[in-house]
Amino acid sequence: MADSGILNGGAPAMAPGTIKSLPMVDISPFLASSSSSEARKQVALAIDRACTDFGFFYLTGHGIPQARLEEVISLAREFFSSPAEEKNKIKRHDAGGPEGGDGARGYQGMGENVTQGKKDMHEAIDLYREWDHAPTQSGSGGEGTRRTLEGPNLWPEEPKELKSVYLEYIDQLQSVGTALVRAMGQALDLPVPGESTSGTGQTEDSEIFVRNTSKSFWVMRLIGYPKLATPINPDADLAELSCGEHTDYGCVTLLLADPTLGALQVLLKDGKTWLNADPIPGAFVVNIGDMIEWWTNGLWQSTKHRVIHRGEGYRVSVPFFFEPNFDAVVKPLGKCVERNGKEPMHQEITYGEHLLSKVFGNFDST
Ligand SMILES: N=C(N)NCCCC[C@H](N)C(=O)O
Ligand SMILES: O=C(O)CCC(=O)C(=O)O
Ligand SMILES: [Fe+2]
Repeated sequence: MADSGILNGGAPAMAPGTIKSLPMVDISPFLASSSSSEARKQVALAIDRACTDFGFFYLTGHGIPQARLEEVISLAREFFSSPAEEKNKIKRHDAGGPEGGDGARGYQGMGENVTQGKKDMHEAIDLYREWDHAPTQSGSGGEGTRRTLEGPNLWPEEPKELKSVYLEYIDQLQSVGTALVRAMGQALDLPVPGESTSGTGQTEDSEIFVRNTSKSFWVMRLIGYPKLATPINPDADLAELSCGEHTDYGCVTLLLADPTLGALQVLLKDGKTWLNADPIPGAFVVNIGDMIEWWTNGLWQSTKHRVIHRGEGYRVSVPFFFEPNFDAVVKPLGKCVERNGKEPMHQEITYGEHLLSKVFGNFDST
């Protein structure tokens, strides 16, 4: 049998010692004000290992009640099950521009999103942080910003509670995101295991990610995935994907997904084995984005992943992308360059420039 290289969920038998699941990180010491510095240090160490070895992990201890998480998924599911006519009322468009049709906020139909030049088999609502200033004054990204990311978010009228529940949920996620990037900053300042020099865990620089996400230009996606057609040769035929192979763009993604198994797959550091990142109730699947890779000079790489939904039912997932500020300047951190001993791998860039270059490539122009 050809080895599809996919672990978990009906995969071929694994050799002893093979990785079967992603690591777990309990973030609660960074959310509670009373926690000890030792408890925080242990969390930071776990994050360093998870980000170095996988770029992906499960996050627990975030304090968001299970009932809220279930509500978020079921409201998204209810929206996707409504008639096309209802969904198209909030079709993505440029609310700030003269003619509609090319904005990134709002609903996108099946196959409208493109990854590596191929249509993805999903539909979605994309929400972004709204600008603090009046639309016409937006200058940050030039004309491109105005046309693509300008205007307010487009919220569905039905289900009625969706908007208020999501706004509250986004607030909660921003607090979790902040705690997480604080822990990540501390992780980078810890002494490297086996080395006795440098690193107190408390330098001002450990707040670098917190400062640069103070006005996080977050993205929330509500995604609906129909079950893909069964391919003739499941090992070779990846012609149609739910979401093609990609890395995320910013800092950290907090993914909430329904219980469907085998859909989200993570590329391990061997560059060829795909590991199923199946949902664990109450935990987020977290992964780091491109800007963390740039800041850390590749110490922590943004890991490739993809979605292939051939399981049962209509899958719903709701990733929250906790990103840098739109104008955040990203360049390799001196201490990371020192630690991995490589030349700075990337030029300085702003997150907004990186985001726009990605978003422009996400929609099929045909
Ligand atoms: N905001 C983020 N990170 N969105 C991730 C979307 C990934 C798929 C997209 N078509 C792509 O090719 O990137
Ligand atoms: O639906 C998922 O499990 C992941 C989606 C994803 O990777 C993305 O939207 O960036
Ligand atoms: Fe992703």
